[in-house]
Amino acid sequence: RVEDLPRHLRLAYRDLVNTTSTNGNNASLPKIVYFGTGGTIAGSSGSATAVTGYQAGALGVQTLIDAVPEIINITNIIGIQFANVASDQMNTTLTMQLSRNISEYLAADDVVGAVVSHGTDTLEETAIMLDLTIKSDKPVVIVGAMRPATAISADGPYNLLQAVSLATYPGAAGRGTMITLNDRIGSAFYTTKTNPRSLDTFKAYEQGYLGNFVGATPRFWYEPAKVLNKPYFDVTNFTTLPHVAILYAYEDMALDVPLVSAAIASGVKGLVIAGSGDGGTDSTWNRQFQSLCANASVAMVVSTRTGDGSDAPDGDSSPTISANSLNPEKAKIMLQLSLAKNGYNITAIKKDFDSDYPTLG
Ligand SMILES: NC(=O)C[C@H](N)C(=O)O
Repeated sequence: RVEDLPRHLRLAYRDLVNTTSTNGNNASLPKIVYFGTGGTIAGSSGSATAVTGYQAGALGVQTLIDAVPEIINITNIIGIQFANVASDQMNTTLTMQLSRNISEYLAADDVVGAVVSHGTDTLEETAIMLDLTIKSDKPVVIVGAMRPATAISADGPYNLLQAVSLATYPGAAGRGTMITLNDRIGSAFYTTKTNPRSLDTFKAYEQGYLGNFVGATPRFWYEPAKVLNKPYFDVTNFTTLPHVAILYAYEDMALDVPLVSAAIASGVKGLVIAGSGDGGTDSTWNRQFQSLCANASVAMVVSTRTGDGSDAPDGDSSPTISANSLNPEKAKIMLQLSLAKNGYNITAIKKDFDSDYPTLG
């Protein structure tokens, strides 16, 4: 019964009444939960041509739903305002809470899927957090936009309709968390923002898309498929994760060993290198990096700054951990979750990172 639910769920059911009040028939439609977090999809500007300098996260979920009346023709939607911020304000404490809230809803028999709208800048980080921490075959879809809601040809309304349609689509089950923008459906594990301006920005060059849309109807290329050996992390009891920072490789970085010391002094438990090529760094820097980290029991993950592909595999005896196909920002989330689960246990952390390249069996 609604009255027996925790307070935030009761409030959400109250929102459902508001949200559905313009359509009397939708109780018979598939029920989904929709969490708004802000971003450009909820952005507003005084100018219809402005695509910079607008306020991200200005409009609430009810406004976004009302802007697309077709949504309530295809779903019985529960809209919840989780946050209303530009995505640079999201953090792993919030995204773990979001993951727990989504899991609670997906546990209900009558909820068929979940949608999250999010700023695109850090969307892929929230997406991989949800992908690694939600244990459900029901679809979880994360969506954003590149033009604010007030712009001519704003992309948000159609993107949101497609996301909602995807979350209700039976063929979307068993595919993990998905990112959708600009008519495309991608895996949250691999898809990344590739361009700060274009609408066609979310890509996984190597792994490709899972499918696309014809209008609002999803079309998948393959049978349901998940990332090979993807680990699951239970975040029921975590409010914060171990601090992990990212260091970027470049020529002349031998001068910047003090940055490693400063990171360690600030309390990091892990460092991810955005290495050149397949994880390269200056050899002088690398020697000092490895000894400083080993002395402080700081886990070292090596990724690539190239934007695609996988870096060199680690051997069992290597002190560094290969990020395999994860880019630095996704590797950071994986490392934080793995450190929270395993502590400073390099073999166990390697196993989590080896999901799509299982060298340890
Ligand atoms: N397109 C966007 O959503 C960018 C925005 N700055 C954000 O990430 O919140």
